[in-house]
Amino acid sequence: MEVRKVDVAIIGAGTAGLGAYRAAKAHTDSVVMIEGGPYGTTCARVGCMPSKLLIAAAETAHHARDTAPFGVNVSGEVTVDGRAVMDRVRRERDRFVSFVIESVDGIPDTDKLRGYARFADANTLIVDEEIRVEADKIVIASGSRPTYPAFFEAAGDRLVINDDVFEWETLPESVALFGPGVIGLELGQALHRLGVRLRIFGVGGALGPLQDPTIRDYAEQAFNDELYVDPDATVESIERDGDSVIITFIERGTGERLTERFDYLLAATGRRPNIDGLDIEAAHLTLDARGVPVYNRHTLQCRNDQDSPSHVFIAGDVNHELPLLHEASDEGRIAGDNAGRYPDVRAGHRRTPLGVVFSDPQIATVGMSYPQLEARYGDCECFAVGEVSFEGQGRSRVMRMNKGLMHVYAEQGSGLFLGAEIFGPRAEHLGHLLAWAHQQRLTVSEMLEMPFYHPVVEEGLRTALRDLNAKLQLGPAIVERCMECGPGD
Ligand SMILES: Cc1cc2nc3c(=O)[nH]c(=O)nc-3n(C[C@H](O)[C@H](O)[C@H](O)COP(=O)(O)OP(=O)(O)OC[C@H]3O[C@@H](n4cnc5c(N)ncnc54)[C@H](O)[C@@H]3O)c2cc1C
Ligand SMILES: NC(=O)c1ccc[n+]([C@@H]2O[C@H](COP(=O)([O-])OP(=O)(O)OC[C@H]3O[C@@H](n4cnc5c(N)ncnc54)[C@H](O)[C@@H]3O)[C@@H](O)[C@H]2O)c1
Repeated sequence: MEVRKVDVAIIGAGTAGLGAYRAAKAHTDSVVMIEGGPYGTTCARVGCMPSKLLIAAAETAHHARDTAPFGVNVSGEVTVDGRAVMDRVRRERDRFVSFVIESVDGIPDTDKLRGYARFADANTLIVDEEIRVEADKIVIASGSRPTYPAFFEAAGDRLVINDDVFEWETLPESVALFGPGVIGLELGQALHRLGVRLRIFGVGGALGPLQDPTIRDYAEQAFNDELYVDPDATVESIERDGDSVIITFIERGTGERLTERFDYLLAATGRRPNIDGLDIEAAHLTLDARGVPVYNRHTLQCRNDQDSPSHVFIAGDVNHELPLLHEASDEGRIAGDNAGRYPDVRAGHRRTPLGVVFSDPQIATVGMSYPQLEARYGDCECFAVGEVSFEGQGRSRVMRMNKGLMHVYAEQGSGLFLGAEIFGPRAEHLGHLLAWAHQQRLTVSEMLEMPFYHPVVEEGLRTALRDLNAKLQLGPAIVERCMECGPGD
C-alpha cells in the first residue's frame, strides 16, 4: 500500500474542508485534503443554492397569481413549465458548482487525494484501501447525509431525498413529503407553489426550527392556510403500487382516514453526521452518546479517550451542532488553523447564532432560543418577551405581506437583548439586524436609539422592542399606535 506522510490531513472537501485546507496551508506546506464524493460542496450541489433556485421560481409563480388585489391583471392562466423550471435550477446550480470546482482545480494535485478515508489508528488514515496517510494532525470535515426510517423503503425507488429533487428533469404531479423541518418547509412550499399536489407529514409537532410555542402555533396555522402541513401526523401505512406510493393517514383537522396516491415520497426527516464510515473508534477519541467526537466549540479540538486534548479537530455538519453554511466555513477555518498550529491551539471567533428559513413568510432565529431562555432565566422570571404581529404592520400591509409574528427576548434588570424568533416578511433581513445587535451586546434601550426609516418592515421590530422595553419596566407601555412615528408600527 502506498504511504503518504503529512503534517495535516483533512477528511472532506466541502465548505468546512476547503476552509480548513486554506487555514492549515498558512502554517505548513504539507497538507492533504481527501474527498470521496464529487467536488462541489453540499451547499452548491444539493443544498443552499439549488433549493433557493427552486424557491425563486415558486415565488415568481406565487406573485404572478396574486396580482389582482393590487388592481393589476395578468391575462390568461399562470402556468408552470416544469421542464423549464428544473432546467434553470440545474443550469444555475451547475454554474455555482463550477466556481467551487475551479477553486479546487487551483489546489495543487499533490495536496488532493480522491477516495473515502477511514481511521486505522489515531494518526493513520486508509483511503479506499489503497493509500495509507500518516498525519501528525487530522481535521474531520466529512459533512452529513439525509437519514430516514427504514419503513420509508416500502416506497422503493419512489423514495427520494433532496439530492434527487435537484436532478429532476421536470416537476412531478404529486409528492408526499415527510419531515416539516427546514428542508421540508422550504422544498414543500416551493413544490406546492409550482403546482405539485403535496402533503407534508411530521412527527411530534416540530415545525422548522421554531421553538417559541406561540410563534410555532401561529406558523402552523399560517402554513396550513396555504398547504397541508401536519407536524404531528398519524400515518398508518406506506405502500408501493406500480409507479405510485400509496399513503394511508388520518387527515389533520377532519380526523378522516384517507388513502392517497403520490408520485414520490420525499424524505426530509433530518440529517446524520458522516461519522459511521470513519472507523472512528480507531482514532481513540472521547465520543458522545451519538458516537460523535466530543470537542471544544471554540477550538474545534477533540479529546482523546484519556480525556486530554487531541491532535484531531472536527468542523462543519459532521459535528452535528450548527449545520449551516456560515458555521461550517468558520469552523473549517478555525479547525484548519488549529491543526496547523497544534499544540499551540487558539480559540476562534464564534458568532451570534443566526438561522434563516426561506419559506414564505420567512423564519429567522437569533441568539438564545426560547427553551434555552426558559432553562437559564425561567425560574426567576428573569427574561421578558416583546411581541409584534405583522398583520397590521404598515409596510407589510402595503406589500400584502402582512402575515407573521415576532418575539424578541431580553434580560430583566440589564435590558440586554438575548434573542428573537421571527416568522414574518423579510425575516432574513430582520434576523441579520438583530444578530448584529446581539453580537454587539446591545440593550433594548440602545437598540431603540437607532434610526428607523419610514415606512419599512423594521418599524415592526421597533414596536416589538418598545413592547419589550415596557415589559422590562424600562419604558412606557404601548397604549396606542405610535402616530408621531408614522403609520408603520
Ligand atoms: C437542501 C439543503 C438546503 C440547505 N440550505 C442552506 C441554506 O440556505 N443556508 C445555510 O446556511 N445552510 C444550508 N444548508 C446546510 C449547508 O449546506 C451545510 O451546513 C454545509 O454545506 C455543510 O458543509 P460541510 O463542509 O460540513 O459538509 P459538505 O459540504 O457535505 O462536505 C463534506 C464532504 O466530505 C466528503 N466525505 C464524507 N465522508 C468522507 C470520507 N470518509 N472520506 C473522504 N471524504 C468524505 C463528502 O463527500 C463531502 O464532499 C442546506 C443543506 C441542505 C441539504
Ligand atoms: N435555510 C437554511 O439555512 C437551511 C435549509 C435547509 C437545511 N438547512 C440545514 O440542514 C439541517 C437539516 O435539515 P432537515 O430539514 O433535514 O432537518 P430538521 O431537523 O430541520 O428537520 C427534520 C424534521 O423531520 C421530522 N421527522 C423526523 N422523523 C420523522 C418521521 N419519521 N416522519 C415525519 N417527520 C419526521 C422532525 O420532527 C423534523 O421536523 C437543518 O437543521 C439546517 O441547519 C438549513
